[in-house]
Amino acid sequence: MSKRRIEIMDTTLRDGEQTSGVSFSVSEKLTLAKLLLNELKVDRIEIASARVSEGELKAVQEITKWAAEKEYLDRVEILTFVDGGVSLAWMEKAGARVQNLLTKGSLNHLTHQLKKTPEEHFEDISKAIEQASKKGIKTNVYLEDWSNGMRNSKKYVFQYLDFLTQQPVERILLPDTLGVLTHTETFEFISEIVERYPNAHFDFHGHNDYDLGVANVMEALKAGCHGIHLTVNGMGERAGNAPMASVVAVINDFLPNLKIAVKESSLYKVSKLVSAFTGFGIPANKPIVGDNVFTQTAGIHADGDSKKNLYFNDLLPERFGRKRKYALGKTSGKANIQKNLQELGLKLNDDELKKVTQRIIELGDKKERVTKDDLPYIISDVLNSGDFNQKVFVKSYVLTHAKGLKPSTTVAVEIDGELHEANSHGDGQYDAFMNALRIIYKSKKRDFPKLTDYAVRIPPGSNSDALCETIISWDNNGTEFITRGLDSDQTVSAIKATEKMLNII
Ligand SMILES: CC(=O)SCCNC(=O)CCNC(=O)[C@H](O)C(C)(C)COP(=O)(O)OP(=O)(O)OC[C@H]1O[C@@H](n2cnc3c(N)ncnc32)[C@H](O)[C@@H]1OP(=O)(O)O
Repeated sequence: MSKRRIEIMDTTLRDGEQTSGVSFSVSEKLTLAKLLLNELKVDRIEIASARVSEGELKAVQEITKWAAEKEYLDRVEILTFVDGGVSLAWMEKAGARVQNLLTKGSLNHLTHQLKKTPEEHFEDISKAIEQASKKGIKTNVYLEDWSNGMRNSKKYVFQYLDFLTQQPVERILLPDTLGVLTHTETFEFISEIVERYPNAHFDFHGHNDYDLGVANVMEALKAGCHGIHLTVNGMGERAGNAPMASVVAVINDFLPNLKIAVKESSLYKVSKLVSAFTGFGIPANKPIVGDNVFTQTAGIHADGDSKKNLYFNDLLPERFGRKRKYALGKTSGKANIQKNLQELGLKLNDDELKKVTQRIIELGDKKERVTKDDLPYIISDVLNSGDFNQKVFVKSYVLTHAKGLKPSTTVAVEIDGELHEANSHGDGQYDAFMNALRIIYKSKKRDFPKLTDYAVRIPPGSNSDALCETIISWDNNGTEFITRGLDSDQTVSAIKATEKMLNII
């Protein structure tokens, strides 16, 4: 059976820009327009509302200039108003050739906003279409508030559609302007319309106020609509529009009789760029494009993936130019660690793996986020912790820092099985800790090395804020050496480095 081709119209640059606080610059609009048509391969883009601003006019001029060279002008659309030709004059100046005329799809909006009768409105629309066509501009028509119109003034909607389907319009655009439809209603309303006007082209435009944007688009397609309007990352006014990435995956995986031109592998890239341009972060759990959606966190899941990809579904990350990850944290088992080690080309024996797993679980318990890039540092720290042959243990300490008082500490250290305790002050907490240690070592008439350098850093390559590394240089009667400590807490990492030093001297 041949598949039905669905048109995808991206309205990130028009409806998406109606996200509160979002405004694209001219060059951002041009970059995205090129990416959407050339790389993501959507069929059409709606790039602006007419009349908006000088900046918007400039952006549209840049896009239409480029689109004309590529012969894409019929794929670039402008939302226009029924305003006696003002929008059309703006469009002409902008070099655009397709208008999406905003008309009233509910009697409520028509009566209370435009304050016109249906007959007057149809007359104005007919003129707007005729004027456009004289200028070589093609017309699609939005029935604003159509979904409420179907609920509350169905007679008007069909009176209007009877008129509109006789007009020279390319497409009729059915918006759920306020995102109020349920999926069942969407199916019923679109089915009724498509059956009644089999020769017209209908687009569905879904909003996400009840988080039903994707479900409603799916039902509109099942009911036979010919095109859908989407935005990257679901940008748009209020709760936004139906999101591009999710809808594309739903069509490809659940609607086998339909086909679209959009390239799945470009979805992530476009999503990231839109997020960067708008400063509108992508929630980590947003399907397809969120940071976490291809990350297995539970040890059991990582184990199942190693056995027969038991925890995979059809949403394979590679489809979208992404990779599966295995999180490191308190719910990790050794399987998660193994997966990360494989990626880093590292191998550990069973005992080492157990120690590293334990350390990661401890960090997770402290609510720290550990990444793959932290692993080499954790491994080096755990495996070189000197717990074999360890003679000196920092058993406990209290560090205080209070405004107006010198930092102070009490330290208990076990040296060769004997416990020693000391109190001291210092310029900082670590300085106080070191002074207390010096007191203990002096009382035992033991040498205590000179600290010659002290550096703290986030381990290079580590993208998380889970770990901090302290590197301390020591001079023990002319013998110089370095020790390192790793912990999520800066002072604790310095104390760990110091404990290593105490076991070396
Ligand atoms: C589906 C959607 O999301 S619709 C979104 C459409 N896009 C936008 O509104 C963004 C761009 N809009 C704008 O820049 C401005 O609103 C403009 C330039 C269009 C108009 O600006 P203003 O003249 O200042 O009017 P304002 O913003 O208050 O809009 C209200 C006017 O639009 C009229 N209006 C509402 N719908 C339409 C329509 N489909 N066609 C023509 N006029 C309309 C209202 O009746 C009202 O007119 P009135 O002042 O004579 O009562």
